[in-house]
Amino acid sequence: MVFGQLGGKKVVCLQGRFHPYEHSMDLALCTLPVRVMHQLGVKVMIVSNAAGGINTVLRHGDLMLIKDHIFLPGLAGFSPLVGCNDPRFGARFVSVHDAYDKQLRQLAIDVGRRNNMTLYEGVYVMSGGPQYESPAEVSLFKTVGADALGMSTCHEVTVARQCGIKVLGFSLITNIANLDADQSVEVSHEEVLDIAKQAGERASRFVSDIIQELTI
Ligand SMILES: O=P(O)(O)O[C@H]1O[C@H](CO)[C@@H](O)[C@H]1O
Ligand code: HPA
Repeated sequence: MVFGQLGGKKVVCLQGRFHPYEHSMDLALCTLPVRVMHQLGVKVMIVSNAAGGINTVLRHGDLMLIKDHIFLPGLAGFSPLVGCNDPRFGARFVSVHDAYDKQLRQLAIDVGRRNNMTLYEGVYVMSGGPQYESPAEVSLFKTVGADALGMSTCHEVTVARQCGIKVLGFSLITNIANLDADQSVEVSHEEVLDIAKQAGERASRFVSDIIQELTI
């Protein structure tokens, strides 16, 4: 965790995240930093990820605001909220009808527009990973309404919402997910890192501008 000030606000940044595939799908462990941030008094969490584009309008390097998510491991019982519930972090049963705050999304859209940025809005689906998805799996996700896919974020957002932290999320499209096994191309982590690196500065500026205008 890095503590500091940005745009006149106190911020804490995570220099990385714990992925469920790195920790035997122990989602409670992977979301510990979010609970720590709650205990520190954090009210807004801005989360980002690298993701494969499913919606055909998305291109390498695009930014997609997350409007909603499909938490696939969570639906299968791999939720950070299973087990004993500690009431310091919120209720046993949690509504995620407003996982990604509408007001914060509007603020991001306004900031993007002022900076002439093309900003898409869509649904993020989290798969368990670490294998990238087969074309048939990507087609399944497309059918159920996903626009981009990755292996993170949903468990963190679920815990944040349980704690009452408002969330803004965006995906950086680092690759185009394969939809057709006959025309598929290899997805590589090097490509993901490379595109993420190229977009780093633009994405950081965008986040700083949003933070500057936060009124929460
Ligand atoms: O979601 P983040 O952590 O940005 O990373 C994405 O990129 C990695 C795969 O290349 C996976 O960890 C996937 O989730
Ligand atoms: N699938 C899953 N996770 C990812 C991808 C992808 O295509 N790209 C970046 N993270």
